[in-house]
Amino acid sequence: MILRDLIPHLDNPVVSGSLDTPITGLTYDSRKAGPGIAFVALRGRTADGHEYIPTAIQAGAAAIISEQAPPDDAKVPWVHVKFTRIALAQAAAALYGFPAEKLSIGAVTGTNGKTTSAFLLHHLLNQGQKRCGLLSTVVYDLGGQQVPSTHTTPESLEIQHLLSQMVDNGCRAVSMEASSHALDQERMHGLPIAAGIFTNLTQDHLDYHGTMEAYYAAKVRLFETIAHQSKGSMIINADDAWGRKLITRYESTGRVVRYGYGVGYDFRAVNVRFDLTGTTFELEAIGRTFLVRTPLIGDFNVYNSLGALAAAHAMGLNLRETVSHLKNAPQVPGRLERVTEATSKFQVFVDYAHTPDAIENALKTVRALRPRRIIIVFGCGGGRDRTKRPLMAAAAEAGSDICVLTSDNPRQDDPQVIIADAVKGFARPKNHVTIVDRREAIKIALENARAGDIILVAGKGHEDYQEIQGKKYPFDDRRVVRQLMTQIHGARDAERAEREREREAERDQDPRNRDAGRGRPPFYR
Ligand SMILES: CC(=O)N[C@H]1[C@@H](OP(=O)(O)OP(=O)(O)OC[C@H]2O[C@@H](n3ccc(=O)[nH]c3=O)[C@H](O)[C@@H]2O)O[C@H](CO)[C@@H](O)[C@@H]1O[C@H](C)C(=O)N[C@@H](C)C(=O)N[C@H](CCC(=O)O)C(=O)O
Ligand SMILES: Nc1ncnc2c1ncn2[C@@H]1O[C@H](COP(=O)(O)OP(=O)(O)OP(=O)(O)O)[C@@H](O)[C@H]1O
Ligand SMILES: N[C@H](CCC[C@H](N)C(=O)O)C(=O)O
Ligand SMILES: [Mg+2]
Repeated sequence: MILRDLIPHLDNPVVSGSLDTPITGLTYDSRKAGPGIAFVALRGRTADGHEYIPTAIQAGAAAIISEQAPPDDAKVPWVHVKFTRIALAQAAAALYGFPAEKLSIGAVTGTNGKTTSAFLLHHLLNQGQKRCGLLSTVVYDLGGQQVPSTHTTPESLEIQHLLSQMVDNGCRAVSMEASSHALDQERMHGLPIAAGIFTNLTQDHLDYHGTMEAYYAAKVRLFETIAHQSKGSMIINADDAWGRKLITRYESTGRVVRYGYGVGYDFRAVNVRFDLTGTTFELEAIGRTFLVRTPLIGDFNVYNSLGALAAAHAMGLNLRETVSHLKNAPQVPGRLERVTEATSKFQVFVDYAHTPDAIENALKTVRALRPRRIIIVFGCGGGRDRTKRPLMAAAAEAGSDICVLTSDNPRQDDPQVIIADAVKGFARPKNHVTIVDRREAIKIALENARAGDIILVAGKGHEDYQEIQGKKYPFDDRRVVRQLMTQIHGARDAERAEREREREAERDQDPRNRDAGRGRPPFYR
């Protein structure tokens, strides 16, 4: 491709230099600039790409796309535009041959449930004979070929490249998460959206957006895109207060599909029942009732299922068949993933809850399984929204019997400071255990679990690392739980250990032993 081929796709470009310059690629990182590559200068939070233009030129960049006019002595072709993030998306689409035009796109936004809903939609579309790609926090699926995920929603340049690989692999659809960061940074600019799902909005990412209103405004952009298209459905959780606001804003388009539990919604769940093995409910939609069965458990997964079903229907699939495909839905890695056997004396779940609302919901779900006690192991991320920390602790305390507060990804923050922030949210801090080392925290929970208990290890879900001071150490909650279970109980001795704990519990009930545990947190008794 030559520069001339890119120009018509950009908004009001002012070009200087030769239009016949060959362009083989694009980059927004000067460190990746080189011959044939056009460097796009982005204004970031910590740096301004414009300051790296000289470095890019020195590295041999073929052209510059910038929000600044070229200097008089510019040595390379220069494209001056108003917004380089939009120009990057437009140029990348052109470079990769407009792959989005060959795909039907389902996009999920909201604070919680994006990954789960996107996985479900991906599964339903694949089963419904539309080979489907997936862009998610957990993995990118290019149509059978899986690659590691770098972002929930990558930069536009990467999106367009990934979509083009999906097209090459025969995909006709894609299910993707739309993070608020991505929407705010125009990473999805120009993508035609067949169905947009809004799951919910609760506190997160205030470090980035500042206020809930600004956070909401970022989410709205997905639906504004759909409103400006000639078609496309807006699948909105009508039980969520922010969702209702969104519905009011767009109901005049006639393209809103409301989902949830409320009477009269377009996709409504009734008679919900679930146990350790899955959930059953009746779906009322398109004037009919369908019996839905899914291996996913919990109220919030009913919402995720409703959103995915409504989107799949909006994207042209037969609803009856689609409903039947939900019963083979995959386990979403690290989302209420049961690590223990169904027959185990106590259950351990690993979950990605890392917001106050997600913790509350995950705990409600496991509470409904009627455990004897719930022990939650959780921490709060460093370098992110600090105000959510005490709220996470409050939600953990309210929904569990014992909290083991530990580290999540401390990143650059001091783990003790993170824990101190969180502890402020506990009403009864003395009832809980705080321990910086996450492995030790999980160990304490496992050592103290008794028959009938549920342990919820929250926050890191599918993550296979722990980030401390800029370094990622291997750490996978699911592996750690399995290793420790074997270590503590021994695979075959697990049963005997259980019985011993039972006897201990009985001994503790004995009034003669009442004082034995005095002065220690109730957890250790
Ligand atoms: C907060 C945020 O979203 N940051 C994103 C943003 O970075 P930034 O604005 O800080 O960029 P910067 O470091 O200031 O640099 C500005 C520009 O200068 C360039 N540069 C910089 C240095 C240099 O030597 N040469 C050079 O050219 C950079 O490549 C960049 O283009 O723009 C970058 C380029 O597009 C992104 O990679 C980066 O994502 C960072 C890695 C990140 O961690 N983002 C997270 C918070 C994120 O996006 N998360 C959401 C999920 C959230 C959720 O819903 O849970 C996601 O979609 O993954
Ligand atoms: N619909 C929902 N409503 C509320 N909580 C949910 C919902 N779905 C999942 N959760 C909870 O939130 C956690 C994260 O779920 P999921 O990964 O699907 O969300 P996400 O929006 O993709 O999160 P992230 O933005 O961090 O990638 C789950 O582990 C679960 O505890
Ligand atoms: N996408 C989320 C992931 C958080 C996961 C949690 N384990 C943490 O590190 O806080 C974020 O960037 O806020
Ligand atoms: Mg996600």
